[in-house]
Amino acid sequence: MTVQQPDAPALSIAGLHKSFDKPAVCGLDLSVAGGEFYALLGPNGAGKTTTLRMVAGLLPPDSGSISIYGIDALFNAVEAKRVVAWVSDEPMIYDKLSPYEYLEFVAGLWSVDPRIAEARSAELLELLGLAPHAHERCGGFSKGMRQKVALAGALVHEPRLIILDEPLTGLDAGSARQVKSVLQERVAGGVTVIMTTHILEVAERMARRIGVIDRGRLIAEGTLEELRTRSGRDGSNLEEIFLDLVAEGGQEAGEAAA
Ligand SMILES: Nc1ncnc2c1ncn2[C@@H]1O[C@H](COP(=O)(O)OP(=O)(O)OP(=O)(O)O)[C@@H](O)[C@H]1O
Repeated sequence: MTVQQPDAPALSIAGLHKSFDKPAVCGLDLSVAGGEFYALLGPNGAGKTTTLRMVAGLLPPDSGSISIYGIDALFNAVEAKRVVAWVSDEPMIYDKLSPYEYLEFVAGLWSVDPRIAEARSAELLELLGLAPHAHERCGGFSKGMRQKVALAGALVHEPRLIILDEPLTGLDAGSARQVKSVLQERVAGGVTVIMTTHILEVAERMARRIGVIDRGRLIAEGTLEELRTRSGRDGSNLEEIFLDLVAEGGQEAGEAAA
């Protein structure tokens, strides 16, 4: 059994490759420190979801390494999964269960003490505005409510690294605020959050560091200020910087291919 290394990065990826019919992730290196709020941006098809699915242990890489708090996630997948939560943009929950029953079920899978699980579930359902629906079947829920149930389920075993794929898409303003504040609260408590988003204002406001992926490679990374400096666009917003970076990457790829 590998012992978690307290000083190790929350996530360390080196030389990660994954191809389907064509390359999706091409030699990606990425490091995220413990307690960081990290936003992973990139145009459609850039390789964000593929990368995060490999980190969550749902997809085997072709090559490369993934380490989570010092645990080799490819060789100790079960141990790595204990500290990670994965929240997909297409939540899978059980329609026949209520949110309360679903959280009880997930907590049981992680062997969380039932009394602790009950207290955590009650807190999460309250924070996410689901308390009034705690005993209704999820089958009748809207997409936004289902997303929040999935998030609550992902957090019930108190993971140290939370990975979310487009967590705010489709949420109304109130639900988006609830999700953001649950995530910010976790980060304030030392948990690491990595999320993809196409909502650049969210990345701009919430993330301590931002990584931009294009064509399966990390093309830029840093705080908003660092990205501004790198792009030579003082005072620009993230949208302008992002579009510049991606256009620049596209031009370089075109030149390399010529
Ligand atoms: N299961 C799969 N089979 C075949 N190709 C895939 C599969 N999953 C992803 N791809 C391809 O890999 C590339 C990267 O896809 P990925 O979903 O990782 O991008 P993304 O950055 O998350 O995009 P988006 O912002 O649109 O969600 C795309 O060309 C996509 O078509």
